[in-house]
Amino acid sequence: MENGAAKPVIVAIDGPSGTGKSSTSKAVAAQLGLSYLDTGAQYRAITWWMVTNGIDIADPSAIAAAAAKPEILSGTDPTGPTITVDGVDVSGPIREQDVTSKVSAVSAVPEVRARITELQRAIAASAVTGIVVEGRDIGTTVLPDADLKIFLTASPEARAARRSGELKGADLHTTREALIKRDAADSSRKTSPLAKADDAVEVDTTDLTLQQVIECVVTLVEEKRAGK
Ligand SMILES: Nc1ncnc2c1ncn2[C@@H]1O[C@H](COP(=O)(O)OP(=O)(O)OP(=O)(O)O)[C@@H](O)[C@H]1O
Ligand SMILES: Nc1ccn([C@H]2C[C@H](O)[C@@H](COP(=O)(O)O)O2)c(=O)n1
Repeated sequence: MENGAAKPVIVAIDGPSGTGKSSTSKAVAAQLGLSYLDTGAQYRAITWWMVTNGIDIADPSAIAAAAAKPEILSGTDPTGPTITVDGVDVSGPIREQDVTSKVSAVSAVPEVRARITELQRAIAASAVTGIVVEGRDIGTTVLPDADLKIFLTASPEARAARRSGELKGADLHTTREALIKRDAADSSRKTSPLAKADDAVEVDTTDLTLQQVIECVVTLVEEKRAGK
């Protein structure tokens, strides 16, 4: 850049549920002074709006017809990310089971993906120092020219144990089955399914602590910035 400022760095982090995308992305962004975008929260927010407004989740054409209606705003400070729908803070309700069980169906609708993808690209383009964007299709579809693409994985057992811990001891088997079911739905949809980009670096987090994953990703970003 002309004034010597570093070029904004775009980092895409994808992977199945519970692999550590959000925790890792927030910490990496905070450490490196980058913005942070949780794209799952955006799909959850539009799902919350559909449920709240009585849209039939079993009817993709009804979802498609309403996809442009809610105004979804994401705050990208990694130390305090926010999400609102039509001015309402939905950061709590979008984590509830009712939304979690319906988000795969809503996010499979092409009109929903087109709308949310447009929002995501606009947010990434306006990030002054750069951004860490996490989701399922960031490296493959939303930001195919990202400077660095990471694909996080972990065994279903490790992911279920992490989630059960979060849900204050929820049954491990039920949690594991629910994760596997959501991953299958997200991976098998026609439009931009959960997938690893060909040029993504895969990091298996099964036997790594969160701190080790964060350090690994920070190192990869720094190497990329240094042109290695
Ligand atoms: N490497 C790790 N070791 C142990 N626990 C971890 C690790 N990474 C993340 N966790 C914990 O696992 C839980 C899920 O992590 P996180 O929400 O970051 O995953 P995610 O991939 O973003 O999930 P989702 O896609 O469902 O939102 C959190 O409680 C987090 O603290
Ligand atoms: N880029 C993305 C991000 C998320 N989704 C969908 C599929 C997930 O099951 C759901 C919730 O995501 P989470 O909060 O668990 O990360 O949102 C997607 O389709 N594309």
